[in-house]
Amino acid sequence: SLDMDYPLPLLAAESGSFAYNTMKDRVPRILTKCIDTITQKPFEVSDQNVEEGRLDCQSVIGQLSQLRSEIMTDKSLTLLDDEIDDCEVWNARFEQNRSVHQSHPTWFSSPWLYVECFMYRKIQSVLSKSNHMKKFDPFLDQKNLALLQSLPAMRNLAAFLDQVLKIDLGDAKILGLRLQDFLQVSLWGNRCDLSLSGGEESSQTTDPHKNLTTLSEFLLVDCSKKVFDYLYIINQDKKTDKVVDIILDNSGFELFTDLILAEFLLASKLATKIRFHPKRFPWFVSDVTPQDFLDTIDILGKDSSQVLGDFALRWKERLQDETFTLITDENLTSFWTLPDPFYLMKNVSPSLLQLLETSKLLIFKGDLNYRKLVSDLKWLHETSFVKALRGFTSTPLCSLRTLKAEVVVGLPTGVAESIAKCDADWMVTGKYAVIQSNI
Ligand SMILES: O=P(O)(O)OC[C@H]1O[C@](O)(CO)[C@@H](O)[C@@H]1O
Ligand SMILES: [Mn+2]
Repeated sequence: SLDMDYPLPLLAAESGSFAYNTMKDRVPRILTKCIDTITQKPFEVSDQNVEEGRLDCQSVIGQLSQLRSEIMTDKSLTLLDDEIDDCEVWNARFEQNRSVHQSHPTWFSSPWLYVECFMYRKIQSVLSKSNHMKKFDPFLDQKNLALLQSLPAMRNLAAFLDQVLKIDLGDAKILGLRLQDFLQVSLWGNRCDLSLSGGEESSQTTDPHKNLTTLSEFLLVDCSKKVFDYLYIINQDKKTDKVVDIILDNSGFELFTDLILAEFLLASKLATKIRFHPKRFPWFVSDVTPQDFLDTIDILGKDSSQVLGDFALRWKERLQDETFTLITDENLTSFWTLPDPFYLMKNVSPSLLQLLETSKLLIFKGDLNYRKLVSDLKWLHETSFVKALRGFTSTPLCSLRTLKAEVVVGLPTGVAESIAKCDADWMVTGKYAVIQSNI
């Protein structure tokens, strides 16, 4: 097949790789934390019948423990048997994976992207088969804590946007520089994810926009100017709608930076409408669910500071007048929690692709979205970003991503080698970043 022309996928089987460490240590730890959370609140799930609630929890805990041990001992993957509507697609992926491996694919021998997504899908499977925990979010406490810890940084950032919007943005040069600022703030917001930190120090305590100059040293590719030039040109046509889509990643501080970016795009009239794409269920610990999105705005609205309160109020109005739209239709959200790279969207979720193609700009947040943009293959670092997209959409897009997995493309020759010399784990700590685009 044509796949022969492509590099191999990242695999957890390669001992010493980040994928290996993830499946060996990080994923079991995430499951342990999840189990602990459920253990600590066995009576909260059913007010009516305490005993029944306890048994329900026990069964969930038992199944999650079994999942953890199956991963740790590299057992064969199994088919899903739940009622969630993407079950068949997942089982089809199972067969495809098996036909490639010709035997019994296991947690470590299968493509890392696939198994890592499968782990989060398995958690949903277990919850969906429970009596009282179908809608339970095992990561909610972690997400809420991170959000509260980030409030001071959010107040700073909100005040910065507030100031920016008070000055005249009529000058193209200033407008461009500010857009680049907010793209970069949203980018660095991606450093805060709870699946990498295991729940620790994931909040933002400093003033992000003040750090942009310091951080720029770690920004390996920066297409933000190109993105502005493009938006500015299409902005000359005042009549047409300018929809921008943000494919969200993490809740907490990162989501806030996305909201700030969205507000800037609207207030500066570079866009007329923003569509937000959350995950339909809890995913990779900290990813935004529709509930997280709405709760976040509520929590901001209750903050003691005027500035957060004002923005929260404005964002509630935007949700009303639909200048902000939260995409929740399952037909349009289910693709994001499949293991599929985005070039497959045209076959797997044509309705989502159709929606995205009505957009002027797609902003993909974070590491996992990046891995799916480039199919999680071991590309040479010099491979062009557009080539790695494998034909995924003629719609202009950009990826704001801090590096947390051993895949990155579009680097100038020699860059990867020279960083690797002084920073062996440069690809996996979130220290470095890229803003890449097909424009
Ligand atoms: O929230 P993000 O930026 O998608 O990152 C999620 C995490 O998931 C991974 O993609 C796999 O564990 C990491 O590389 C990263 O730490
Ligand atoms: Mn994430």
